[in-house]
Amino acid sequence: MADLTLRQIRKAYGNLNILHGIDLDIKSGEFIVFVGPSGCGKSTLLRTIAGLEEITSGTLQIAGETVNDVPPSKRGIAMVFQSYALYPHMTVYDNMAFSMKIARESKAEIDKRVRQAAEILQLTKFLDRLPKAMSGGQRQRVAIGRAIVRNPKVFLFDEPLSNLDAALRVATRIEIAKLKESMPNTTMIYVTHDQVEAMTLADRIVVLKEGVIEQVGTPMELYRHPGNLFVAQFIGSPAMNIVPATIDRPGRETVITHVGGRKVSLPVTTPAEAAGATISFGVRPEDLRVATGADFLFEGPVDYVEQLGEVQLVYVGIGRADEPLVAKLPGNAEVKRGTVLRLTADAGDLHIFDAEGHSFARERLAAQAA
Ligand SMILES: Nc1ncnc2c1ncn2[C@@H]1O[C@H](COP(=O)(O)OP(=O)(O)OP(=O)(O)O)[C@@H](O)[C@H]1O
Repeated sequence: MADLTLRQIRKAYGNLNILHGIDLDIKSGEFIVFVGPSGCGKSTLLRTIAGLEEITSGTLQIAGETVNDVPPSKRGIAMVFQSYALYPHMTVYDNMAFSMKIARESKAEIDKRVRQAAEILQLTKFLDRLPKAMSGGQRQRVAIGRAIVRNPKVFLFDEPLSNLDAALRVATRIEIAKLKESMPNTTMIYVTHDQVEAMTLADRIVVLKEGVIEQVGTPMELYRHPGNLFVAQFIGSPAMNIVPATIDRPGRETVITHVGGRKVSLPVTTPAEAAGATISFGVRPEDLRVATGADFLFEGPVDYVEQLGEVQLVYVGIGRADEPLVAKLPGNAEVKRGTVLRLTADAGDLHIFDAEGHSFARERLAAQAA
């Protein structure tokens, strides 16, 4: 069992500040995913937790003990990297047993733990094989098995699936999800670029940008209630549509006019002083649908259609907006380029953000988190 507590963690390389005071509480047994654009500091934060990078300032506690100066091997942590780095001349069994042999565990104990890990990862029938005779996904499972046998308190993954092709990624992702279920007391922290991995694996996602945490929450909290414009556009694919708008009437039911010229009433509370403010109005492509009645949010000509089979991405030009709006519509909907389309969405699926990019619903979000 291992809670992790990060307090004001800063990391700098010389004058270059990478992490700017990270505060985070991770509960024992949680599966936490770090996401964010390339270079935002995800791997640096993970490596700092592992002890592979020194902390410039701040404190890191694992299971109540401050570990800033504890070497990696003494932190009760195992890490799985993108490159599996198996010993090519050793069998799967020996690769998995290696760290325990070094630690002078008994043969019986080694055998028990290797076989248990192999069972969890469905590697039992490969134990006598050399890595070269295995697929990338199988090799990555061996790398995970090598970490499991060490019985870590905390399991760290740095983009473990990024070297695998699409099909293997899916299969190995499912293996990792099962692994999480079979090790409910092990805290897991996982870095990825992949939205699907983040959404499907995480108990909570930590969104980072330029070394700062933008928001922490369950996948659905971040998807349904992004706290700011950055999170709104980072979580979800294609990204949330954002169009400029003005607040006509603030209050418990806010009325806005967006650049497409339509007035919209939303169940979001805005303060009186927000009257006349320029804001960003957001709606997800998948929340848009073709309007059947006179009530609609957007109207414009279809610019382009990307047919993906099950769904189609329909790009609609709306008034003075710079970018076309994207709507994810069912693949079998009749949509032709050039025709004028009217789109609508449920009021509960609409988002507004102030000039600084903060969600107007953030007070409610903060209250929920408290
Ligand atoms: N040893 C180092 N010396 C100097 N700068 C470094 C060092 N390691 C990382 N950086 C810088 O720190 C920043 C964060 O890097 P990091 O690898 O943590 O980002 P990331 O979010 O994991 O990115 P990616 O998704 O591309 O892997 C980058 O700007 C990187 O260039």
